[in-house]
Amino acid sequence: MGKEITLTVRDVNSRGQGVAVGEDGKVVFLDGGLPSEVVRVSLETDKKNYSTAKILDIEVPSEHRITPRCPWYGLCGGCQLQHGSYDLQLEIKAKSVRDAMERIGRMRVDRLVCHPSPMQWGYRNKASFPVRSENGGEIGFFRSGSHKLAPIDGCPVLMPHVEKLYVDFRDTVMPELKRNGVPFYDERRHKGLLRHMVFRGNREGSLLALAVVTSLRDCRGKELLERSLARLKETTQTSFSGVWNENSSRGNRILGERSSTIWGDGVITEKISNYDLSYDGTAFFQVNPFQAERLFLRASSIVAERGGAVVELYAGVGALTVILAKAAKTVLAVEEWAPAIERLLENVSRNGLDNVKGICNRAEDTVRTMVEAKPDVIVVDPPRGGCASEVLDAVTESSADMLVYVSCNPSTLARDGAKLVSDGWELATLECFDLFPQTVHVETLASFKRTARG
Ligand SMILES: C[S@@+](CC[C@H](N)C(=O)[O-])C[C@H]1O[C@@H](n2cnc3c(N)ncnc32)[C@H](O)[C@@H]1O
Repeated sequence: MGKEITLTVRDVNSRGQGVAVGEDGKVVFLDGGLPSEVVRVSLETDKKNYSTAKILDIEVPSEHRITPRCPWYGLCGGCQLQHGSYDLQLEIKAKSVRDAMERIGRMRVDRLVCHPSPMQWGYRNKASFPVRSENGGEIGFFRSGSHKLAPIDGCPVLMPHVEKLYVDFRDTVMPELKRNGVPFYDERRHKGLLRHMVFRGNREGSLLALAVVTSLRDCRGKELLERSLARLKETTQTSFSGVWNENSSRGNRILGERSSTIWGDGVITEKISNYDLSYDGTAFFQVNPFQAERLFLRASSIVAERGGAVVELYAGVGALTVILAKAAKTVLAVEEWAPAIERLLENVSRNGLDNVKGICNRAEDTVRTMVEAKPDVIVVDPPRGGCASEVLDAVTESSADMLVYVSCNPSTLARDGAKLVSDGWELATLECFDLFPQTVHVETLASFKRTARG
């Protein structure tokens, strides 16, 4: 046990840890502390620039401290803020975006709102559960910061029918697979067949189960797994697709490139602002459709102020594209994942839109086409790593005078924003949308206007 001291928590960092300052002036990170709380801690590690400590006692709790609803909170790594009220969660998220924009982006942010999610529980349409060979075969979530499984009985942020599918799979399919000797994945030895189950659903109750296996050639294992899964389907009174995905690689990437449908049409269809959007088991789709809809409508209303020709990079299956298509004269959508761009084109025509073109390529390999398209507005919604610098160079080289940036990572938004500002752009609007209640994650919508041409 380390030295015991009393600290006042000043802040919460981007990992959801409380931040305090120790007696030696060094920053101390504490799991579970909320701003203004006075806590008795035991110091655990002492690094050059920071220490970590464990909370022994909360001497003065925050007025925002609440009892976490989920019994597995803290055990599984999924949520980080369940011990804080929802108002405080929104405040923490807005502050984390403002801090990133000011510290990394060197941009001034006066006032920043974080729009609350219409649903704080039961909103999430997707969960990926690792399956491992330990203890004869287990399914669950990874424990916080490790690859050991937390055998959870449910997850209250999941849509209830998606949560039920996990529970049914664990209680009925797992025992049958064990009895039949289906090999579960052993991560250390990179052996075994079934390595992940991904469950997805829509707001109307449709379901999709995607089984990630190391090999699609293991006929016996596949047949046994298919039979057990089919029994699960028989008991489900809803539209339900089953899909294989093959991932033979080592490492943390969940999905491989090859998929095939076991039964059903292999897609989920979600309604976003009156548009029907289909996506397959492997494609990106925002996990909180209730709030994603609001984000997309707001992004599109910013684009509508300018209108004209839009280039949209990182377009996915076109959930934002179809809404942009109403606000713009034309949309050129770029997406690197082939199954996603196929869906995007289908989604566009199913919704009767004829002003959208799609390109299947990496954004950084499409920069010439993007400049030659002579856009008025560019919209980007990149993954956590943000935009490649050549993409930002092309934004500046292009004819666009407005850039709308949807971001799931405040640090890379701030980094990219700083580059844009030094290239002659200014931050015009900034707001946050809480798409991930109970977690530290936040979605940010920023728009930039050109102030000078080089
Ligand atoms: C955050 S998602 C946004 C998708 C879409 N806007 C939506 O909300 O449904 C990012 C998308 O970018 C795609 N992507 C990732 N890296 C890319 C790249 N270098 N070039 C083009 N697309 C990329 C991913 O496949 C994913 O569909």
